[in-house]
Amino acid sequence: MVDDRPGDVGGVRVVVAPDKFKGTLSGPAAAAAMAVGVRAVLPDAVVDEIPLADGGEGTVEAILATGATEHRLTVPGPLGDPVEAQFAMLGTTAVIESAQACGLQLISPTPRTSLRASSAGVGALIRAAWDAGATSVAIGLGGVACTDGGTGLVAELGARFVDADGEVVGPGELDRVVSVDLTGLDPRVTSTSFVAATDVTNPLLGPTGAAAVYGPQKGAGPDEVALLDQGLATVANVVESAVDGEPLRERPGAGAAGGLGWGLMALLGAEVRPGGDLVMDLIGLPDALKQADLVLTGEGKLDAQSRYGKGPVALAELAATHGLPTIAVAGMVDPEGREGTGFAAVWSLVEEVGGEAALHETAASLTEVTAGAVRHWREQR
Ligand SMILES: O=C(O)[C@H](O)CO
Repeated sequence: MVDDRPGDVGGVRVVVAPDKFKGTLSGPAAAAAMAVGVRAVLPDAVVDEIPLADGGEGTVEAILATGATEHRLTVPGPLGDPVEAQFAMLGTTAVIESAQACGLQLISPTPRTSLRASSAGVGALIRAAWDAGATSVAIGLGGVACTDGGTGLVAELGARFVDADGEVVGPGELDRVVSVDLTGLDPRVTSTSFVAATDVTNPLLGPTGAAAVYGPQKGAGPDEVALLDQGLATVANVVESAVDGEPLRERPGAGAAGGLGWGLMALLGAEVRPGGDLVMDLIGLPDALKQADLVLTGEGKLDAQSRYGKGPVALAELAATHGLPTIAVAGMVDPEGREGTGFAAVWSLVEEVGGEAALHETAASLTEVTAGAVRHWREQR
């Protein structure tokens, strides 16, 4: 929630923009807890609560916190069973989270599920977004159960991936694909601009690709990893020769969300952006920073992973371009989450109040540590 008062009331304007504290606080709840801490020390400050996300879980929630319209529907889950999913409409832009339709959290991963899981539900969300009037669709990638290169999604929109006998081929057997028929593709694809918000920079194939790096967390053993990688390579060869475009398999982010990054680029013409940057634009952070004096952010854990395109680090980089200091308050902080991340100061709940309170009284702890961080900042000014 952005405070409507002008920034000069009480002298200080603070942007409070945390990501979720996974497992304990949503982004909006974390922002509310931090804002209480800020007001305890700076009672006259104007405080803008703008929860962050990085394109993964919590992205739709962060967009909804800006006043976007929520849409809920049932879509095919990763293994075809129905799952409830939501998307947000911000004007004519729809924001979708792939993990809501085909997330790893929706199943118990096994070698079999690693082969069978499909991104079809993301296609169903795109269709619903069109029906709601979307002309641009932003898709948050990451945390999915499938490694199907987006074939399930595109098939849901009318494409057909077929084998030598003309039979339709699904996930787990993509190495049999010999051609792709795009004649049935929903015509709204061509009038829509797609953006894929990626959580990682991996290419599609090979030892640093979607199957090798993220297959094991989805239940794949070495045999499944090899089969999935082979399937993705086959589809990439077929599609890239059929659509006669530039090979996209090496592009950073092609391997995000089981190759959904590649599928969105190659088949739907999507632009790929780091998730943190895209979400910051959508929630209006660049404008909010123009009037701010201080930025506060946070998330459950700051570590080496926080560096790529992730909310708080991306925010600190953006704030620095406005000459603003960013203070991070995280549940836990690894040394890599401190060094070279661009924060003016980093505070850890576990270090300040202990592990028990950090885990079981996260909101109160976050308020207390935020107040301490702001007091320290005020004394240093
Ligand atoms: O979903 C996945 O495959 C990983 O989060 C990488 O994007």
